[in-house]
Amino acid sequence: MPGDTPKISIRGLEKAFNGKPVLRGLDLDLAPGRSLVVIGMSGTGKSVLLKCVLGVIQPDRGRIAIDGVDIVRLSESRRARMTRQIGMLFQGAALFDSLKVWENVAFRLIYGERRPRREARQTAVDCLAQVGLAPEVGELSPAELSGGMQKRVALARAIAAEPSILFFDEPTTGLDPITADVINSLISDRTRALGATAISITHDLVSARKIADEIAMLHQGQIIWRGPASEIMNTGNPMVDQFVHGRADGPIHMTMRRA
Ligand SMILES: Nc1ncnc2c1ncn2[C@@H]1O[C@H](COP(=O)(O)OP(=O)(O)OP(=O)(O)O)[C@@H](O)[C@H]1O
Repeated sequence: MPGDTPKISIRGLEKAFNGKPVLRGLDLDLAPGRSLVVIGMSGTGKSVLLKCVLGVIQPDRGRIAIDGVDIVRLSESRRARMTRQIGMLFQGAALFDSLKVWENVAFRLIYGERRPRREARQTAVDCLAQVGLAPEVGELSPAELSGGMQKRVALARAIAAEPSILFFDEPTTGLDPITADVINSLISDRTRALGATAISITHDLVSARKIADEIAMLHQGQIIWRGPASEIMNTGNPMVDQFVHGRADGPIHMTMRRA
């Protein structure tokens, strides 16, 4: 049945850099409209995973299907057409200071979809409103905004093209807990309003439990646990347990590289 096709289906994904394996045969399915948070130690490959799905990193091996279509083996132009349905909120907001706020929000509409500026500007203003920002904010430079407002703008940019998939890379890093909670609520609301399928990366477990239906833990290049967000503090998995309780001692050992 078509309804059973996962929105995103990953099989045997492998990626190494300079001979060092990062993803080692990773499998992951995500049903349409579900929200998954990926947790894991720094440097385990969470961002690499998202970049492989976005098509900006070419995996060494494996299959990444969106709506049942394997994008790894598509031509660049066909892959770009498939990945256009992904909206992304980058780590650190990543706004262009040389552009006004509304131009940042409308960037993909103007330069990717070649929509007329006037129309794109109206969409940007609508998206700013959806994240609680007044039209006047659109005329400012991103440098004039607080960190929380920059994250709102980054969210407005991510949803501007009405994507069916949303990626959030550390959406609340650097924010105070109250502002983080506001951003998390906006992320949940906007994702639901679009009916989008979402994958988020966060080290913030409060955020993870707020925005996720499910949480998956990435360790040594594979998903070692996955389950309902409500169970994350009591999984019974010693590695997840060590991670979520922040214990130095346990089955996960830190490897230090000498300078
Ligand atoms: N373009 C690249 N070239 C070489 N190595 C890379 C590249 N991108 C990522 N890596 C390496 O891959 C590993 C995983 O990186 P990644 O950014 O995915 O980690 P992460 O789990 O997102 O970490 P963090 O939680 O700290 O953001 C790291 O060792 C990183 O140095």
